Formats: sequence, C-alpha cells, structure tokens
Amino acid sequence: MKTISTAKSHGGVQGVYSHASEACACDMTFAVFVPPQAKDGPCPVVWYLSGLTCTHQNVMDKGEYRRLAAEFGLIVVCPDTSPRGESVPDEKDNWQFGCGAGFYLDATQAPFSTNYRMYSYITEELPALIAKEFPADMTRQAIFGHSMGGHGALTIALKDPERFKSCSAFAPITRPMVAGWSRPAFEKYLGTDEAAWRAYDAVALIEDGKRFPEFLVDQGSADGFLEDGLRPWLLDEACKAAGIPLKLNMREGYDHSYFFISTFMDDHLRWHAERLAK
Ligand SMILES: N[C@@H](CCC(=O)N[C@@H](CSC=O)C(=O)NCC(=O)O)C(=O)O
Repeated sequence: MKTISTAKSHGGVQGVYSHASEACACDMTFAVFVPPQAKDGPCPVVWYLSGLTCTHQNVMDKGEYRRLAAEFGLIVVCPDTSPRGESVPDEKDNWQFGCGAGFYLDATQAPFSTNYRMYSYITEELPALIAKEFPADMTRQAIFGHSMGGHGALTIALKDPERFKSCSAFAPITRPMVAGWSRPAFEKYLGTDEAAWRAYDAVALIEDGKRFPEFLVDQGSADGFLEDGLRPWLLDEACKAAGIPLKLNMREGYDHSYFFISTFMDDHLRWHAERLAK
C-alpha cells in the first residue's frame, strides 16, 4: 500500500492511499479517515460507496463526515467506484458505463471481466487490506452509499448480513436491472441472461429471500433521477412484503447532489454509530 496524502482533521487523520489490486487487475485508490480514538484501540469501520462519475474524492471533499466520525470514533473508508487505467476498457463518452460506473458487481463478460470486479474488491480484497493496515475492528462494520453506491450498499448488506451491523443509503438506485441508466451497463457487464442480474438488484434480492434487519434511506423530492432512476417506493414495497423495517425519509426540495448528502450525513452516521455500539 502506498500513502498518497495525509492530513490532520478533527483530531484524526484523513488519508488517501493506493495499492495494486488483484481483484481489479489495476492500481486502485481509496480514502480512509481514522478518528482520534484509534490511539486507544481498534475502531469500527463504516464503508461509504459513491455514485456514478465519482472517485474516492467526491465524498471526501463534499460529504462532511469527519466531524461526527471523529466524535463517534468511526473509521470511514471511501473506495473508488471502478477500476481505472490505460489497460482498463472504458467508454469515454458514457458516464453510466465503464470508469466511474462499476456498479459494485463482478462482470462476467469480456473484455470487462478482467477488471470490473468491484463486488470482490469491496467484499474481500479491500477489507483484508483495511484489517491489515489500519486500527480497524472488523467485527464492527457498517455500510452506506449514494445512488449507484446506495445500490452497492444495499445489495452487499443483503448478501452478507452477518458482516454489517447497519446499512443505509442516500437516494439509492433500488432496481438497477430495470432502471434506464443502469440496465445497459448490466447487459454489458453480465450478459443477456437477466437471471444473473438479480444478484445485484436490491429489490430482486429481497424477492429472492435475502434479508437485512433494517434500512435507513433518505431521498430528495426534487431529485431529477427520482422517477426513472431511483424509485425508492419499489424498495419500500419489497421491504413491506418481506417484513424488513425501512425508514424512508422523503426530503422536501432536496436534489441528488452532495448538498443533499452533506445535509443528512450526520443522521446516517448517528444511525450507524448507535448500531455499531451494541
Ligand atoms: N454527469 C451527470 C451527473 C452525474 C451525477 O449526478 N453523479 C452523482 C451520482 S449519480 C448515481 O450514481 C454524483 O455523485 N456526482 C458527483 C458529485 O460530486 O456530485 C450529468 O451530467 O447529469
């Protein structure tokens, strides 16, 4: 692992690091905030998965998570959203596919299957690195994310409920196998057999019997992607049918941006801190 930068913040350290990823067959960059409490022992880990077009940096610059993470003693890990580099296949003029649009899945279709393995990266390779290099208590983990990253958080938690004490999302893509901005990507990454897509779709996973104790979701009512891309009511219906408590907060007038995310960041960190403390 290589340290790219570190800076003291709220008594802790905000760092940016890179490493050679086996899962993604390229160098990957990620951000980690270590709170001041880490001086006294391992701290719980909160994973934040970002949305389309993002790197590790968007939430680091605009998410406003450090003050409360420092107060609650939370390590916050912010990975990149896809593999990157000269040798990584991409569609440069398409922000909904390729670099910046990994959709937290393991691609099965050539040429994408060599690098686009974000599911394995987030669920196996990066946790192992975090456990080795940081003062992390890996028995206490939580996950949240935004939009494509909200989809990532929900699907990863549903498939591994033992690993996470809590899960939440800002404006998640609830049905990526149906939504217009993700369906073409699913076909290119996973092929035409839609049965394989269900493993990466929160509503389909719940329909297929996967469970998580409870979810928190915040959604802006003025989000331009609400009707076509996000549709939180589909998650609400699936959770109701499955008996999963979902706290869905519709936030009047908020859009899809980090102005919305940063407004409700404290609520989400508090939600995770309370459940990580149990
Ligand atoms: N380029 C697009 C807008 C892309 C966008 O809104 N990306 C969101 C995530 S969308 C779902 O995953 C984002 O987080 N952007 C980064 C940021 O810093 O705001 C367009 O032009 O419409």
